[in-house]
Amino acid sequence: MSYSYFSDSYAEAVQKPPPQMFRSNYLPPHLRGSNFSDHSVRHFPDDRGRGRGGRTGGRGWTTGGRGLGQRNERNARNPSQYQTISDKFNELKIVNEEKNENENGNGNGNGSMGINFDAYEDIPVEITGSDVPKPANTFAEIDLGDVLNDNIKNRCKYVKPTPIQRHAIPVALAGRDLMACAQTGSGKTAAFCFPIISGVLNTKSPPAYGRPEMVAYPIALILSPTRELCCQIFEEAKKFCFQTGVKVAVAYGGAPIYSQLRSLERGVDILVATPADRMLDMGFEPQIRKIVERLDMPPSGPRQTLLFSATFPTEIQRMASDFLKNYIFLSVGRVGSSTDLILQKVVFVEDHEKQEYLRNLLHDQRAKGNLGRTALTLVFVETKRSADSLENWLCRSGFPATAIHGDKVQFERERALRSFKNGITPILVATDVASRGLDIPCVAHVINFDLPRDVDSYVHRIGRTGRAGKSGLATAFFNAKNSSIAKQISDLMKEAHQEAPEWLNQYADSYSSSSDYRRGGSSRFGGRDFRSGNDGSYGNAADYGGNAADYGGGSAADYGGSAADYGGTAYEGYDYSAPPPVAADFSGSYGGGGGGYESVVASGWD
Ligand SMILES: Nc1ncnc2c1ncn2[C@@H]1O[C@H](COP(=O)(O)OP(=O)(O)OP(=O)(O)O)[C@@H](O)[C@H]1O
Repeated sequence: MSYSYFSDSYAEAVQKPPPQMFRSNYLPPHLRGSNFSDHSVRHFPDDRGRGRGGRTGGRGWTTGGRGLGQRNERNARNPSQYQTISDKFNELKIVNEEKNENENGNGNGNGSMGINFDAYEDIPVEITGSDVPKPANTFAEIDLGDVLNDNIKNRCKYVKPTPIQRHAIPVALAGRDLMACAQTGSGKTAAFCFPIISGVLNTKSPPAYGRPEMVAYPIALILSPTRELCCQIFEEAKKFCFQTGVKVAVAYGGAPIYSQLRSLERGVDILVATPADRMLDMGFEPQIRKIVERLDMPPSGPRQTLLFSATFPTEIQRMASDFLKNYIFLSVGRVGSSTDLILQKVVFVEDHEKQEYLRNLLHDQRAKGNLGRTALTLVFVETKRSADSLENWLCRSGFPATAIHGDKVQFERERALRSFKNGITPILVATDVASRGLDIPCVAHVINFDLPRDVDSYVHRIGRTGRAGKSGLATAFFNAKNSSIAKQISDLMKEAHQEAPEWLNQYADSYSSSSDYRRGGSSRFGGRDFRSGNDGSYGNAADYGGNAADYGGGSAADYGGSAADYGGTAYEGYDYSAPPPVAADFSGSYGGGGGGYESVVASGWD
């Protein structure tokens, strides 16, 4: 299945980018040939409040957040606002649903048939580092081996590599370390899996004589931030490895340990693991360091290390560079940008009105919707407690919903995800545990019921829709408490050639002159390779601490209180504080009698 917007209505929703746009000359392919060039702007009903409380009207706005809140509260009550959003949802149309599902090797609708991968073609690519290998335009050009090539073509139905694959695969095959950043849903999993599998095939030799049994010797370790993403990468890797002889195993917490141990005993070339899966309370650096620098891992140099993410804040680049040697930095699009395929809407909703607003929105979406139960809606909230209560409330209001968060046992988490994917409960209420990497084909609408405290999480969350060349819709419920990310959201929207509401810009301006902002210091969002000295940072520093929503906080929150300067929120789902039992089993003997295998640490962690 794939979605696409009717291009006219989409074009109507966009506006000529202002001169300060990052990609002034870039026009996404799906907007070309539309009336975009006329600079025509349709004013949606939700624009009605503009001017009245904004700078032109003055009233309310100059009095600060409270005045704005009162003005926009009126807008939020205006039903036309959610109707506009559900109209947008309704404009999504299903393309080749059956064809895709049948033709795709694994039946999950992810094949390239019907996918508009041209949407990624003209995105600017930046590569820094020495002796960069040439990109490849086709899979045939890349020496991945016959069986893997056959799987790519016939099982995955990938016709041509996406830009991140074109550039990253040759770099990884050349044995270079890599830090790669590309937009959500643009094919990073295959970009690191293909060279890993090819590398394993090229180095694999029969087990050394006398090697003690019951000890796992993975050649490559793929680390991912959450259990669900770990399982997804595992399934993808198995599909890619079909009939190659390469053995893939998975290790993560919360699932029966004996079956995981048995599978390790049967031999493992590539281990996909989530070392632990709880909220990152204390920062992740010490735990990652332990895994990568101790635990018998070969040092950087002999070890090849690949890092992939849709966002790479400067602090993370700086920290991660310790694990890399003479690495190449690759970015497809600006680091941390969101894809143009996602239509972003921001509506002003006070906390106490959010439920009602959501109900109206879902109701309208259902009344008008022509997508049937296969169109899924993902609702992000801030805390585990609010995920449970919103799930209950939605069910009681007649909307089949389920919830996923870190306090559920693994079995419940997987059941919730399954029931969402199958469309049995087409609404999933989630904390950030579901914000990264999950590739669920029919997610048509992501709703940020509670906005995250940092823009990286926002980018990952909305990236659960608009994947693999398909269009999607993302709606954010914004109020004064979210002022610290107003500018970044507005910038992301402009960068994606979309119209940010004027009142959002006013919140951004107001925040940038506030004491919270001044306390915040410098920007943390890396716009490019931090080694260049000028990281091209955009947006503004935020004092995230002062922006917490009224959801319990403390232990009830998925976000730890001591989120450190990185915010922690961007790494929801991580907790490397305890090494996993399974990983400990193999890691103790890693490299002992490994037959000189080059090891590869790839990472889907963001
Ligand atoms: N070359 C290709 N041709 C067609 N489809 C592809 C290709 N590469 C990947 N895909 C599909 O694109 C979808 C998104 O890929 P993937 O999950 O790897 O994205 P991602 O960049 O890792 O996203 P995120 O940042 O959210 O983790 C998947 O359904 C995958 O099967």
